Amino acid sequence: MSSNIVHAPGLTPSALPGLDGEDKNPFLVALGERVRSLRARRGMTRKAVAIAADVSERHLANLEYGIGNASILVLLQVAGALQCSLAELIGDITTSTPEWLMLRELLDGRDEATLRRVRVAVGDVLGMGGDGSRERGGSAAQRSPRVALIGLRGAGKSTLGQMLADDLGYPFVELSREIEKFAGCSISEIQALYGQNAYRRYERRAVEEAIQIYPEAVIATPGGLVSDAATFNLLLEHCTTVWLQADAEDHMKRVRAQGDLRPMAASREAMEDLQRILAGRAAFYSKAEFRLDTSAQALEQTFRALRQMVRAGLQIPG
Ligand SMILES: Nc1ncnc2c1ncn2[C@@H]1O[C@H](COP(=O)(O)OP(=O)(O)OP(=O)(O)O)[C@@H](O)[C@H]1O
Ligand SMILES: O=C(O)C1=C[C@@H](O)[C@@H](O)[C@H](O)C1
Ligand SMILES: [Mg+2]
Repeated sequence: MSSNIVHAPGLTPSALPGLDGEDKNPFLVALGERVRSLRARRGMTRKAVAIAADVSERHLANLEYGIGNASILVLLQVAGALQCSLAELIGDITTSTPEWLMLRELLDGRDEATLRRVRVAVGDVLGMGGDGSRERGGSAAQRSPRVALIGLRGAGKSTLGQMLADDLGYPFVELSREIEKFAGCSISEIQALYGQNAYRRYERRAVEEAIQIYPEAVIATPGGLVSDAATFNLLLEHCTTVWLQADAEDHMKRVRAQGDLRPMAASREAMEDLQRILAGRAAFYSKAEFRLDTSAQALEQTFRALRQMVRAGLQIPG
């Protein structure tokens, strides 16, 4: 702690109960350290911060020494007093070093189009540009003949993907099957036995391998892939992506027809959950270069529309 931090009388660490105890929660201790170091960076006394945050000095001292469990609203007030974001107080990775912080500052408040340009430029700097055809202007000649279908469960990725692969004479890659091969068990077993983080690692590896092995392919991706920004980024950079959209009702109907209710467990709120998932993911799915509404027409017509869209996009006659 910097020497310009003044402890109020009676509020020094030694005067507080339980300060030397080993039973303090490590997260609360780290949070307290961050508060102290932010306060030091601002050169503010504890009293000044307490006044600005409208909390008692004792409350602030407890927070700084990892005692008690301050409410989120108190943390918000303290963040306001320290002129930092709540994320910085909580210890978000993007606030952990000056470079991260400066990057955040530069990007703060930018519109989506600007952020996309920055993301692409960062990918280039880091050597992750890949084909990046879409991002570099998206001319048909530059697009990758590795076509990835994305969308929520029941969108038609497997059905239309296989049809498209047969039509183009490309290999069809069902990423979920590749993941199961790596893991030696089913997707649900991976998730139940090893957890979501392990599943995401397998998913990432499956995308990396598919990109490495197949210069041309139609890839059906797992619906939840967009939840992992790094994996989704990889896909966007190295594939021509198509978002297969459908109405929530169709997603539900199709998935149910296949006898599988994940992630829409049979409950009263199932449709609401599905709509929330769809709404939450739409902003990510919409990063795909092409999109096709599979609810608008029957399967055969939808396939013809997809075929035409992809052939035109890749400049393949037929
Ligand atoms: N217009 C349409 N477009 C696509 N699929 C349709 C259409 N109409 C009906 N279907 C049916 O909807 C189902 C789509 O299921 P499919 O397994 O292909 O979806 P998916 O996106 O691969 O789902 P998951 O994420 O669960 O793997 C198929 O049974 C297909 O026949
Ligand atoms: O939509 C989802 O959340 C998921 C779909 C599956 O393909 C898998 O990605 C996983 O089971 C999660
Ligand atoms: Mg499928």
